[in-house]
Amino acid sequence: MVKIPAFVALDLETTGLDFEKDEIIEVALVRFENGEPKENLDFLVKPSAVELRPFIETLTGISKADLESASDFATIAGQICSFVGDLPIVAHNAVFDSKFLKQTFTKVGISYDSHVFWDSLTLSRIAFQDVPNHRLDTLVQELNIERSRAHRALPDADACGRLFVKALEKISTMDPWIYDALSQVAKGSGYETLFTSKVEKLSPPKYKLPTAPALEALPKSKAPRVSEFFKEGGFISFVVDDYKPRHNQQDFASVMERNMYKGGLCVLEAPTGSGKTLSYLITAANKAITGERVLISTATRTLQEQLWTEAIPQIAKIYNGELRPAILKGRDNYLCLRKFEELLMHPQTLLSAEERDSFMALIPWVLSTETGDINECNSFSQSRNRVLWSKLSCSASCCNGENHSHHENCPALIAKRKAMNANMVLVNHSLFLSDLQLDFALLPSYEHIVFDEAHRLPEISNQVFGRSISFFGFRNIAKTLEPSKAGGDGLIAEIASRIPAEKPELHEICDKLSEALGEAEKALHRFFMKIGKKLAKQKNGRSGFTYTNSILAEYEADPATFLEQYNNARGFAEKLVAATANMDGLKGIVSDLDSRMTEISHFISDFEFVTKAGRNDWVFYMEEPFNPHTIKLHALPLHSGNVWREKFYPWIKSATFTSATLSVQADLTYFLQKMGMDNLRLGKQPFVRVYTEQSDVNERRSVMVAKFLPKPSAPEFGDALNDTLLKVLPNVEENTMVLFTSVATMMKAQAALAPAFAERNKLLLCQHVDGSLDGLVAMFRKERGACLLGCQSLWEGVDFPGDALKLLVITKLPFPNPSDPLVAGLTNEMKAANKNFFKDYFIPEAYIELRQGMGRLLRSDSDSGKVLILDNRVVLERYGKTFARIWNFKNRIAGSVSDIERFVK
Ligand SMILES: Nc1ncnc2c1ncn2[C@@H]1O[C@H](COP(=O)(O)OP(=O)(O)OP(=O)(O)O)[C@@H](O)[C@H]1O
Repeated sequence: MVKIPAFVALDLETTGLDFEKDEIIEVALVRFENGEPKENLDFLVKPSAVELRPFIETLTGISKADLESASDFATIAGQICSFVGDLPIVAHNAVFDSKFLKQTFTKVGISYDSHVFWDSLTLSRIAFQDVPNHRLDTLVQELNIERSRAHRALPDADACGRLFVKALEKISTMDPWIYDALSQVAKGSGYETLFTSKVEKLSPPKYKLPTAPALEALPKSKAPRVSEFFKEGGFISFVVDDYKPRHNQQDFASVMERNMYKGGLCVLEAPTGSGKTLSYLITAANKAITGERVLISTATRTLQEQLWTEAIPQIAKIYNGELRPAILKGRDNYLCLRKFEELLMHPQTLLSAEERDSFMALIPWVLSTETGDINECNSFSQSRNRVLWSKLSCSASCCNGENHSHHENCPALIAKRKAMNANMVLVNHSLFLSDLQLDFALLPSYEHIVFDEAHRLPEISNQVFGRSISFFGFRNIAKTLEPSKAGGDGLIAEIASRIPAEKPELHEICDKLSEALGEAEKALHRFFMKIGKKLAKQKNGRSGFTYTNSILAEYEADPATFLEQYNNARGFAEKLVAATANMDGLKGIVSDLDSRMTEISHFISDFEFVTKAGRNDWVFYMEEPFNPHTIKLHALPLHSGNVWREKFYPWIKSATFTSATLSVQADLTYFLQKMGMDNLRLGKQPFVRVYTEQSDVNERRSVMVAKFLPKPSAPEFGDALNDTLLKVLPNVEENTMVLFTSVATMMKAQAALAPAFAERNKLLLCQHVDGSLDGLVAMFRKERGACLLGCQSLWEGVDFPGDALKLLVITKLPFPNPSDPLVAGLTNEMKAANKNFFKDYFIPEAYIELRQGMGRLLRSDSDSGKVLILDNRVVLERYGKTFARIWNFKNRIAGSVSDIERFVK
């Protein structure tokens, strides 16, 4: 058993999250020796102004009166110092506690900056790779750690210490290579004294990854017609329990089968739970085994995973091995083994201190993964570690070389070869669209494609075809080459350190490259600052600001200097790559430099396009999220359907588009327009069909519309909404989800509701506040009587079957936001063409989105639930009828809060 060093576990309660403004109100310390808690110290701390938000008061149980009588930090600082002594401090998410503590010590004139902090979060990510998330609350439950009361400092500090011990014990039982690798990465960091392997030279990891399969011909077989599958006692009944033929499901499959045989486009709307996944998978599989490759594309990677692990294995059993499915994600989802080893061997130059913490969590995963797909690693968040992951992921230029040492077990190559040997390949819309944009360079060739959740295609097309630039877009690439002005680390420094001293001319090129990149970065910074400063004066709090090509000149923002400096840098990089590519010990790392320069050249191409703003059919806009440094310039096509029309429809043999929400009142025209499928020439027009619900959903879903609230456009709506939510929601005993159309409104509701939920000890979860979306969804599904507040992504794509969701609250009709530049661009275009943008654009969009939102409630024939709509325009405005048709006008009206209270009981 590992020897656990002595340490002090710490937890702080504070008045808020901002270490510069907020203050510590409780400090708890527990000294651990030999893995056991030995002694503790717990102080309430009187802040300079005793103002406690009710939420903090309820969460922590600390009252204003408690604090009034407490000592201030200056009085207790000495006791803290002597209790801790030289022992390392352990905290969960230690960055937070260490910043607060160091700042507070500084205020009382004590320097605490060099004290060593260890993070139980970092250790838990290394040790426990299978837990749903790494929040202290979750870990306490998952690992059966005793804790008397959550969100008080002393029990939390104690739990954090016990977690830390458990994590260390677990690490000591893992493959010894992991400990050696952790020691290697920890050298020179605070963890150096924790991971103390004596191994001089770390051996390369022993991967479980297979070698890439050789290419094989696809089987050519013949399948019976789909009617044989879907009939009473047909093949499906062998794999689906309680299979019962459904007329619409059979029709869906037959229509699709005909379309695949004949060739062409086909758009089929079928309700949620009607069995369309089964229909299209069987029809697609029947075609696939004849030797014509079929792609299945889903809206998100999560849905892709769901099909891959559930529906596809289920139907594959019918085909006796002839159906060869494969899953493929974008190349940047896969780990590059060579880059991983490079960073592992040189963490001090190639990784920042924070990156090293996150990198450690990857070490056990790298040994166990059989796919190298980062999405399977629960201990690593790609979105929180964008720059680090860009240093580790496969990219077009890094993995091509056959002489690359890991060529045969490169995860991206394995995934691609498997896809090439498969007759059914599961992709996602983003990957499909990137392939389309790159003229089919990414995916294996295919004859047929099925798009599930096809209603998401217009929006995802815009994201993929759109182009964006920001200072940090450049900086994040450049800093992997040249991280700091002081120099000494980064790829260029690493290359320089491996070039022999007798080649001074190459050292000089390295210096010049660093310098030119630095100059380019400065010029780009000046460019964005010029825009940012002007923009701050003009935009008056608007979230997006459209511009034309003359505006940059007006702002005196000149793109030319940046481009000149970039060209200098590119020249030096090319010289360096040419001179060093074949030198011993440099090959891999020089190809990384090359691939970074390729990424920069993509940035330059976007930069030129976006700053020129030269297309009338695109909208160009600026976004300044926080301050001038973070300004972004975007370009979005107004009609991404044109790309589909030009690049895709003419050559595809068959494409099926399906979803539960494509139509507006059973009419698919709006979807066809957006996808560029209207006005296709005769013979090329899509076959369309809308299937209706077979059972009456209105029998299982009751709807109430509140008439008494102010209209959403009225200034008093926000307060009235929160007031109603506060009166109703804390008393609801079943799971409730509240959908908002703006993050700001949702946050206000969260602040209003939190104390009442905390008081009743009920779970309130809020998107953007309480962790990752996946974590929120998982927690909400498990709990009963909980309330989930969400916007954007929670309107669609999440499943809450049965009791997981019983009451759905729609706060506002989900109309497009008129200040969104794309919406404004389309609106202006329609106005100029004398079209009714409200009727032809706003209403269809809101109608589809509302159906999506309501679709969260009933996920199967046996589901039932209630929908509460707090937007009275549904009953007061003429257009409200369009929306009320969704529930066939079968709604009750609430004239007061008490009507709602009776409804939700
Ligand atoms: N005819 C059937 N008889 C019995 N069960 C079925 C039938 N068709 C599908 N199912 C089952 O019903 C569930 C939902 O089916 P499926 O996922 O195909 O529906 P869907 O329309 O794609 O739903 P969603 O819109 O939620 O994706 C699955 O568990 C499936 O196995």
